[in-house]
This record gives sequence, C-alpha cells and structure tokens, in this order.
Amino acid sequence: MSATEHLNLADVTLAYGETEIVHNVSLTLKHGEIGCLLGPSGCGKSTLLRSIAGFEPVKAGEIKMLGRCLSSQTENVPTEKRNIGMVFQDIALFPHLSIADNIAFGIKDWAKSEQAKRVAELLELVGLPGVEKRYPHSLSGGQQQRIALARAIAPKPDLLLLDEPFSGLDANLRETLVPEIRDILKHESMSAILVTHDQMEAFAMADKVAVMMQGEIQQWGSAFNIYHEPKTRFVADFIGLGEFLKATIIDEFSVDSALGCLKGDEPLRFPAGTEVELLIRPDDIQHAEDGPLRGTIVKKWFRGSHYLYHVELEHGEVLPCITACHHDHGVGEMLGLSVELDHLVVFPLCDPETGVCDLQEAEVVQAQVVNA
Ligand SMILES: Nc1ncnc2c1ncn2[C@@H]1O[C@H](COP(=O)(O)OP(=O)(O)OP(=O)(O)O)[C@@H](O)[C@H]1O
Repeated sequence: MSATEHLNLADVTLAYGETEIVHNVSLTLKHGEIGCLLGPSGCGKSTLLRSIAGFEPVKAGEIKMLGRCLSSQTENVPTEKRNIGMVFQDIALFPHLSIADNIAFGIKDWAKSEQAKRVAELLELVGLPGVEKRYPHSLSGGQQQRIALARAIAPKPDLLLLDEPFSGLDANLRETLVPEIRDILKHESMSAILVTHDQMEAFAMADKVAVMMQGEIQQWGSAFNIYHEPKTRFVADFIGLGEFLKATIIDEFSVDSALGCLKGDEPLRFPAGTEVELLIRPDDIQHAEDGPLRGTIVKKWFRGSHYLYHVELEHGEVLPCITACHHDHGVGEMLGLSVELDHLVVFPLCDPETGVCDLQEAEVVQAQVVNA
C-alpha cells in the first residue's frame, strides 16, 4: 500500500445470483479524496457502493481499506465492522429523536460531554448551530440532509458513502448544498464516495470521477480529464454537451474538418485518410463577430449566465457554442465564430449501419490550432 492509498478496489466483480453486474472494477482513492461513481441508471453504481459498504459480497477481486482486506472471495468483513458512514437519498433521520440525539446516534459510547461537544461542533460545521433540541420534522429537506451528513460523520468513519444524497432536493438547493457538503468533508479530511447520475453534481463534489457503463469503469480521473480528455466515445458523449464533427486525418499530427486544419503536438495513430470524428465542446467554439467561421443559429437554450447555441455551418455541420447571456441572438441569425480548441480528441467513425463504435479507440492529444 502506498502511503496515501486509502481505499483500493482491485478487479472487483459483483453478481446477483448468476448475473454479473459489475465486471473487474479497479480504482484507488487517496486519504481525504472524494470519489464519484457517475453513470446512467442501471450501470451498477449502487451495487458497487453496496459492496464497499459490505452489503454485497464480491464474486472476484478485492476491496481493501487502509491496507486491510474488507472483501474478497474468502473474506467479508461485516458492515458494522468496516467503520464506514453512509448517507442515502432517503434521509431517514429518526423522527422521534431530537437533532442532537440523531447526530449522537453513532457515538453513544462516547462520554456525554464529548458527545455534546461533537454535536455542537458538527452543527456549527453544517451551518445549523443551536438546533440541538428541535426534531427532524421542523427542518427543511436540505437542513435534514445536512443533519444526516453530520450523523454519518460524527463517529469519524474511515470512509463516507453517499448514494444519490441530493436527488430528492430541488435544483436550486442542490446547487448551493453540494459545494457546501464538499467543504464540510474537506474540513474533516473525510475520504468519501458519492454515487450520482448527475455530472454537474459529480464535478462540483468530486476530486476523481469514475464514469461507469454496463458494470465497467470507462474512465477514472479528474473532472477536467474526463471532460477534456475522454478515453472512450461513451465518456465523451455522456459528459458535457459535446458534438462530434466528421474529420479526416491528414498526417500524423493533423486533422481536417469543417473547422479547417487542426494540428496537435503529439502524433495521432490513425493513418492519413482515415475518416474520424472530432469531439467539439461548447467552450471550444467562441462567438466572434469577425471570426473565421460563420454559421446559422438553429437552436438556442437560455442557461442563466449564458446561452448555448447550436450553429449550423455552410455544409450542414452543427457546432455547439456558448456565449455570455448579453449576446442574445435569435434562431436563424448568422453568428461569427472562432475556434479555441486546446485538446484534439479524435474517435474512429461509428459503424454507419450498426452505430457501434469501438469504445477503446479514442485518441486524445493536446492540440494547437494552426488554421481554422
Ligand atoms: N437485489 C438485486 N437483485 C437482482 N438484480 C439487482 C438487484 N439490485 C440491482 N439489480 C440490478 O443490477 C443492475 C445495477 O443496478 P444498480 O442499482 O447498481 O444500478 P445504478 O447504476 O445504481 O442505477 P440507478 O442510478 O438507477 O440507481 C440493474 O440491472 C438492477 O436491475
């Protein structure tokens, strides 16, 4: 175990009966890091989380925390002996207990004075000082979720597992609560794993994100890496608001597309002439009146601080483009565009008949625009 390695999953395979749900998943979380399992419904996120909690035995592989084996084919440490805290979507505070008693539930064996001190400290931390004597029903949903968090971290567990803890809350509340919860966990140096299908939540909360599909981790990396350097087409498609633009490899460094010639500073491994798809993120295309490209707005979405436009170029290619919200243009208007691409992300073309892509075939290099 390396000095900073906290949680380690090695080739974990999980099954319900004969049906394998999670296949050969490996990941490592460092101490104090927040990881996130992100993926579409049914991809196995909760099953994987439940196995870390000790509710599901592993079919193969190993789960280790702080160097100790928690699960393997021959070992299954019971949940209550794992020193893991949990917060679920269903807040499930004890309605008949005061807030103080709820928070102190897992530390009843502490001295009374220590319990009271920890409860007060946590209430301060979650921004609800002084509510010790109140009951759960007198708090809002967001406040209750903060108390559920305080209850889970009161005993200072080695790991906190959060299964869709924000999904029952409205969007505005989520937006403010998620970074607050991250700050609280960081303050406590708490290692944690969050399950969510909401990428904005994952980005706001996690140091590392695992993008899962059909029981496999497609990519485990920082939000930045996953967004800008997706390793598979699924990740590129699932994350962000990307569009795929048809392109042709010119030589080992260059790709030609409706944006012109884009040159990377690392060699591409496709031969010249290969038809590929180039990933374009909305932030890669900027509105610039006298920019080198022009296109017609075909769709537009108001996103509060900005507009997202879909702009159609002369030959029908559609590009996403984000502008500040004072640049309010109508559908049908022409927009000048410039290309601000940092990363050249190229995929082999999907099979036009089956639509199937080779998921492992992404080619990601740092790009430099030389002609657009
Ligand atoms: N107890 C169970 N017995 C049999 N199959 C199950 C059981 N629990 C879950 N599954 C199946 O395992 C697969 C993965 O489920 P899981 O809940 O882990 O997915 P998820 O990614 O967390 O989905 P969601 O985001 O919808 O909660 C699904 O096909 C589900 O139907």
